Amino acid sequence: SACSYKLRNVDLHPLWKGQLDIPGGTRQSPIDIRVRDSIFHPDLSPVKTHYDPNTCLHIWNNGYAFLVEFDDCTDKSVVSGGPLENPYRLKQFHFHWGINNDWGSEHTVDSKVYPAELHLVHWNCTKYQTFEEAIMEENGLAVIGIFLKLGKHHEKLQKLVDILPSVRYKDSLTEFNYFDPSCLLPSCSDYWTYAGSLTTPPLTESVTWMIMKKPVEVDHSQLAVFRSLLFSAVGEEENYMVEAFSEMLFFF
Ligand SMILES: CCCSc1c(F)c(F)c(S(=O)(=O)NC)c(F)c1F
Ligand SMILES: [Zn+2]
Repeated sequence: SACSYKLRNVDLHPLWKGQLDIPGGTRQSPIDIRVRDSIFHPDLSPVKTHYDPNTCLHIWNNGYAFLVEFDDCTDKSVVSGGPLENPYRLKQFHFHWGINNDWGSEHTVDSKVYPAELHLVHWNCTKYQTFEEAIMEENGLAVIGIFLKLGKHHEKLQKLVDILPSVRYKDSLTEFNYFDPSCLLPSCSDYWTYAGSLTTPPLTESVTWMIMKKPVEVDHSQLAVFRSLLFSAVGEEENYMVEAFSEMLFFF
């Protein structure tokens, strides 16, 4: 059965201090999920994803990480159920990883860090007209977070890993069609949910988080390919993307 746990009294992540302070940020992500503080809500239904593999468009190295982007002009790829009042359209997914396997995930579970975390980013197409608008608004985004842990080779992820070398450089983009990201979901549908924010600028408090309790397994070689990408563009001094989004701090 799908158990879903609503978090309360969660520790607030220290706000990013930089040029961009979020005035009075009260629901900043990421957080440490303290399992003993989570409350089981029997009325929360399972999170339901329906993704059409034909909506997958391309992969893009934006100089901070790589994003797999989807056609969000229709409701063909959506998440619904759980804490959500209506369906949210899939816009993109991306990963957060670290310089080595000892760290990388944004969220932690009882202070345990995972080597990477996958974010499936969806926007509230009932309340807002565009993704760009939804990012800035209450209940604008719904993000499914999935922890990656080291273990067996992930067959389905390999299709993505194999094409990453074609987006080695910043601002490179390559077609990536017919991919259904539900193949990256864990077998167990238990999840935690809380009201939070983007974990990268603009850090807006517009995200309903649904973090899957069970991690998925990937092997060393697959994570190593993530770190082989470059923050730098063609012709620039090679700067390995050993840690996703780490360069974005300096951008803001
Ligand atoms: C200006 C946003 C560009 S799209 C984006 C992103 F690139 C990202 F990294 C995160 S995140 O906070 O890191 N993970 C949920 C988001 F939520 C996003 F919407
Ligand atoms: Zn993310």
